[in-house]
Amino acid sequence: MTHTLISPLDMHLHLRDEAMLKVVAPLSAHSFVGGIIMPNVVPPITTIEAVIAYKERIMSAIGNNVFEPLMTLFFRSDYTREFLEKAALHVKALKLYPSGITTNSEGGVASMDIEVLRPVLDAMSDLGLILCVHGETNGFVMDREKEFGSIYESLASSFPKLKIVMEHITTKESVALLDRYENLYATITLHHLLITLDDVAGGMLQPHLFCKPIAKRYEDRDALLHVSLKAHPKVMFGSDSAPHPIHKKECCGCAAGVFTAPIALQALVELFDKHNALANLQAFVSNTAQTIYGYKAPHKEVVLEKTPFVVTHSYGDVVPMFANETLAWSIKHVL
Ligand SMILES: NC(=O)N[C@@H](CC(=O)O)C(=O)O
Ligand SMILES: [Zn+2]
Ligand SMILES: [Zn+2]
Repeated sequence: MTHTLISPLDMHLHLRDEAMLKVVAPLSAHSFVGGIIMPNVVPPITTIEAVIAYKERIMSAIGNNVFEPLMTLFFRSDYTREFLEKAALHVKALKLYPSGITTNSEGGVASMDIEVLRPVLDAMSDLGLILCVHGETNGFVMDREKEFGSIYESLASSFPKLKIVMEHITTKESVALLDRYENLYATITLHHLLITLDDVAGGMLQPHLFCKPIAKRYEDRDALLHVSLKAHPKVMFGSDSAPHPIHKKECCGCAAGVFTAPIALQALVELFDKHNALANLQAFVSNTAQTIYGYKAPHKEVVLEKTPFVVTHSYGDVVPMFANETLAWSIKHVL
């Protein structure tokens, strides 16, 4: 049995830089045709020169694969309209991080005060730039995303023409917001469709499943599954594949991030097949994102086959999700 996906896109992807970039970029570029590249490298991507240079480093890391990196800028509230007009030629979106809330977000916004953000958000809205948001407060870890809901609501109603992507949503409350505001969209990761907090910390602690936002409750996972499996027109696949070297994961003070790039499509096909929803996977991994972003992806065919895929223990010094386990589907070939 085979299943073909046309031009899969990863709408939330961390490719990092330097040696790590060289290891992980070819893995995404093999199975995906493009992706939204997160700007939280060190230092974060805040200038047009940095966007262009980072894109070039990505292009030289991907080898012969057909892959289009869709670049983003790290949101700052002091960008000028003139700067954003120029930036709009090079980036699709700006990524907003509340300061200090996740990996490499120290330079993020210190306050979510709408009036402070207004000049940049007005300009983005006029220019058709998309706002991608890591939506967590600094409250209790299980409530951070839910608490951020009211901020999503005021952003959505204050800037009705601005497309806002709630990145890597993990709660049923975030799912409910999708149908309440026309301009709210979401990415959903593979791991949040599969795991709950039980898998991270219910037994022996699993550092390779530790990420921000932390995996939540069963009812949250069910809500995410419901909209993904039915290809809700406002949800897109974004892996949030976030590689960290093994010594930063298997240690005291584990970094947040799950590395899924090399196993994502295989595991997604298995999941959608299990739920008799394979027909909707194409929309979830490509078509919906192209519509939301107003983007025409290059052509790539990824043929998956229902034969066992033994996941390797590590790629370079990064351990993937499902390391040493066997998935039901493998990638047969890419055209
Ligand atoms: N998701 C994570 O746990 N980590 C991401 C950052 C992010 O997407 O919040 C990373 O860059 O490592
Ligand atoms: Zn994030
Ligand atoms: Zn991320």
